[in-house]
Amino acid sequence: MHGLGNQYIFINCFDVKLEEKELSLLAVEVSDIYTGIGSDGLILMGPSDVADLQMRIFNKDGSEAKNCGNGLRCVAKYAYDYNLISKKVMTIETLGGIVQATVHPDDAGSVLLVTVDMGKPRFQAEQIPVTGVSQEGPIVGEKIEVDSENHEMTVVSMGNPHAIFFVDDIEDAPLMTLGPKVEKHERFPESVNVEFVQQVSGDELHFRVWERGSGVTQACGTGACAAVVASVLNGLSNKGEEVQVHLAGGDLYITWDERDHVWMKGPAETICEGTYYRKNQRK
Ligand SMILES: N[C@H](CCC[C@H](N)C(=O)O)C(=O)O
Repeated sequence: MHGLGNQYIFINCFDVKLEEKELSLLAVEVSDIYTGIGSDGLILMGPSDVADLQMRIFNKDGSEAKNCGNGLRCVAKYAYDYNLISKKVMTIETLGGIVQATVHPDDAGSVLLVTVDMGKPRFQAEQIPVTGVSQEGPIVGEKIEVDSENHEMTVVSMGNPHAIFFVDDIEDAPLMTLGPKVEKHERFPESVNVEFVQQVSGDELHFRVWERGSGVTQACGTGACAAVVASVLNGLSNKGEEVQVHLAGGDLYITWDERDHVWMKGPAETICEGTYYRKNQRK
């Protein structure tokens, strides 16, 4: 399944029991475009004691993340389409907290659009985590030195960490140079997702992402949420107003509301389904 081209392999763990110690390697295997299936990572759906279901997400490098916006929309669609959940509104447990997703079936009963209440952004340095921060509260305009050059970033967590850089022209964003260097920068003890934003107007922005653990992807749902929060913190967008975010793979509609909740609205699609043979099981 994918959300705006941010593609994951999904396993329904209501039916399948996987070995915990195998999960990271399995994510690397299935994500490999040459010897596996090819994806940005692996997502597991399973039972939860505190929500309607649980989502776990592993990047293509095998690292486990605490949240995934595009993944959440796909999980909600899968759960409704395959009758894991009979409701249109469902709660999903992630390592980054519990969110609420709403599927919007079309007249034919197909779910192509999903809205997710992603909860509140987090701003404290220890919640990101990020070190060496001089300011209290939301981290805005924070300088970070990379290869003896200073860059200004806004840092936001949506359960997973995001470093956002505003640029004049998204086409010139240093995605492949600054992206990997900030991802693994020593000030981010758990690494970080790196986003570049060109503000078009108060309710529109362009967005590109170098994802922690997966590199350049077509879209990043939590990143788009973090980018709109960063835009409001920098006085470029308004709280309570919907912002159209143009990602490489398409558009998401994000609102940071007056109750401090971030809402994400966007598509989710099933590409195919089938059986995966582990390398050591192949004939
Ligand atoms: N790379 C992210 C996880 C996937 C997030 C992204 N694909 C989304 O849609 O939010 C991290 O390590 O925090």
